[in-house]
Amino acid sequence: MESRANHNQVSHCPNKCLSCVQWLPLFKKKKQNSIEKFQNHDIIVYVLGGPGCGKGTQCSKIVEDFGFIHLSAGELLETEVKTGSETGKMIQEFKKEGKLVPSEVVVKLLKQAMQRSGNRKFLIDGFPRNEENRLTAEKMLGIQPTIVLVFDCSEEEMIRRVMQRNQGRVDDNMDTIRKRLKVYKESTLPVIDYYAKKGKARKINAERPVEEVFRSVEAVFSELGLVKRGKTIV
Ligand SMILES: Nc1ncnc2c1ncn2[C@@H]1O[C@H](COP(=O)(O)OP(=O)(O)O)[C@@H](O)[C@H]1O
Ligand SMILES: Nc1ccn([C@@H]2O[C@H](COP(=O)(O)OP(=O)(O)O)[C@@H](O)[C@H]2O)c(=O)n1
Repeated sequence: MESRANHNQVSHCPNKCLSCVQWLPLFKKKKQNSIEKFQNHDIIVYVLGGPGCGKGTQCSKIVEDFGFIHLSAGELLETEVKTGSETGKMIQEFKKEGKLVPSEVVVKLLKQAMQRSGNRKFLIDGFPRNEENRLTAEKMLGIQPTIVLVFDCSEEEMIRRVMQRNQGRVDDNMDTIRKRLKVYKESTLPVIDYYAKKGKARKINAERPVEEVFRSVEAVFSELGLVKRGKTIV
């Protein structure tokens, strides 16, 4: 007799055995609440830019106005740190050094969050930050971004903003910011170039006040055929 575990992998057991009949409602419930596969019509917006350029600030406004789910790679990693798990301890060491965490760890956390959300419009902030991130997402999630928002800001202004943010982050100090800026230039700019060549990158001047930056963001979303909530969502 086949094991319950095997039958539990399929939605309809041809043998209609007792174990499957018992497990089927659970299986169906799981399917309703989670996304098994990402599809071509899912809208995936990657959000890139140096540390403190205002990615999180703009993402909150996008969520409010356009109904996306916001998944910040940095925040997902921080949540794992707070669990105190072995993986969390390892992540904390990378963050302190301003280094990028191995891609499989980040992509696994992203995948779980995407599946749990049940949403089909994803704003993925702070990802992919290097070529390894990008390739691992393609391999493990099978996703390609619809568009990539790139917030462009001078180093001076980013440093000023990070130092003012002052929320007790282990990486918001002068020494680590310099390392994060170096990682951004060496590892993330090539990813942005890759998407620019594919015609997917939309560069936005993030040096301006929040509302002005957001007007440029809105212009990109209207290009995608999306209009603000409260009006008609196309
Ligand atoms: N356009 C802006 N002008 C001035 N300050 C900003 C602007 N956008 C964000 N900030 C501030 O800069 C800091 C970093 O912004 P945040 O959204 O956390 O950046 P990131 O997610 O890119 O690290 C925050 O304190 C935020 O309030
Ligand atoms: N794709 C990612 C995103 C963040 N991170 C880690 O998380 C840190 C903080 O990222 P973040 O996106 O919250 O913050 P900013 O550097 O953009 O302000 C990075 O410096 C990396 O150590 C990573 O390793 N891989």
